Amino acid sequence: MIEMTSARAHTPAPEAKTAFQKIWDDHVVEDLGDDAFLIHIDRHFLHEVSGAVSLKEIDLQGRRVRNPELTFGTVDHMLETLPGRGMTTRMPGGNEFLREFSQRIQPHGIRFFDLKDPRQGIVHVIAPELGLALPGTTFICGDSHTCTIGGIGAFAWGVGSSDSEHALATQTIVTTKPKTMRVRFEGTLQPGVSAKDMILHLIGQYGASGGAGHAIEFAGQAVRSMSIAGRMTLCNMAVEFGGRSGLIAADEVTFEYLKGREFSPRDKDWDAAVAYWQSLATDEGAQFDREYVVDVSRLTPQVTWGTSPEHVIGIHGSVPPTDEVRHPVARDSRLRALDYVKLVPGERLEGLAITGAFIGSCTNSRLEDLRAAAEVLKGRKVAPGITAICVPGSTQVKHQAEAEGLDRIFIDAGFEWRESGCSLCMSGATGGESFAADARVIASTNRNFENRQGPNVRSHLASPATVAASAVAGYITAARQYEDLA
Ligand SMILES: CC(C)[C@H](C(=O)O)[C@@H](O)C(=O)O
Ligand code: SF4
Repeated sequence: MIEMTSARAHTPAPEAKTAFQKIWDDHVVEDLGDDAFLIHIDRHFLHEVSGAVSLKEIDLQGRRVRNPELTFGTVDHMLETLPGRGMTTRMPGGNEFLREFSQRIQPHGIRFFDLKDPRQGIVHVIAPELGLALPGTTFICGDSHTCTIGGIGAFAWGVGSSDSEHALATQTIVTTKPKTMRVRFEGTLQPGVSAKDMILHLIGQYGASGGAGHAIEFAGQAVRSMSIAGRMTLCNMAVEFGGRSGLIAADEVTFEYLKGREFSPRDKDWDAAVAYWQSLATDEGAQFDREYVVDVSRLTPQVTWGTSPEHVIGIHGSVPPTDEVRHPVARDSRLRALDYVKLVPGERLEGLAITGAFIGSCTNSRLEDLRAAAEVLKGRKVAPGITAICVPGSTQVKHQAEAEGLDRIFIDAGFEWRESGCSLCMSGATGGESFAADARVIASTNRNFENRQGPNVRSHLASPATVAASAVAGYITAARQYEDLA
């Protein structure tokens, strides 16, 4: 007895690990030294912009794709979203690009969700929807918003084309180990306030590089009680916070979401998978390099005023003064942003006239997002002169929304109801669809950069509910269910 006790006393306590650390440990093929690691990639997605570039390189080098069964492709960025579309784009020279991507992907035996496939959609929307993004996996795509997939409990991040080529050829990439951060969102959200408001607020508080290079875990009561759609929205903007990835440890909500999806494990495999996924939660006492706690119980709907997601305020607030910004470079960038958006410090966002409204993008185009917007739009009309457009994130989302009659609500309110894709989220480099020059737009997207949604277009980021409410009002305003409580 005594010996046993002493033996136990000498056994070191098992190391408390973060969810990220556990996934990382399970995927390191080799520690290459100098903070470089060879990591196995479980899922690799390609889209017609970055995927076309990587595939072309692989073909030119005469290599084959090592694991086509772990590689998937879709068309989302350039593809037109107007009803009745073909495999075409408005982007000059883009049709050739689309054709080439389709031609290159097929001979490699990569599963391709193309225009005619009912599973087509924005890569970050379809991967979880199809059960291809799973907890505990490493997931990459040549797209910065791949971090979205962390909402399902994967370690997911956007890579450059040389990493993507390396992964096509070897199913591994060489990468550094990110530092870790945990953001705990505590408290209960007010009605009309959502995941989008939480992440915009966080970025506003700590800046667009507040999470620079970190693997960020989102946790806390407000995250636990959130749907997978909300979790995806949170993780989607981890990159706008500077993070390498966002991650929410899988729980019952995740399992419920994944069960029965087309590519989810089944039967005995399902039980084994759930047991493994449960073991991946962050252990009590695990250490993070940085940790923030945000109380969301009094959070109001957030809207951006400038040209970075960090330029954000509560909807009842006013554009902040520039003299409080001490660093001259930061002050200059604020001044430039103000000049671009044609606003002055002290000006209130609420009541600011808009000319366009967009609901879509990998941030907020899932069924729950469309439902939240439809709830506001039901029985109402978009204000005269507003170009209002809704682009579901995937063909499946579109069909589900139509089965619920949401399309009628959007159309009756005066919204255009389109086919799925990235569409007006990013007009310049992608599909070429854009708002009219100089438009002032409220959008459920993730980037309010200069010219992102069209030439000289000023974009204000907000939640789908806020976008819908503003489209009806003709000026920036919060959704009514929130106003009723104010
Ligand atoms: C075109 C693509 C590579 C790009 C990205 O990396 O994110 C786009 O999706 C974006 O949102 O800016
Ligand atoms: S919807 Fe927008 S942010 Fe998302 S992948 Fe497409 S272009 Fe990028």
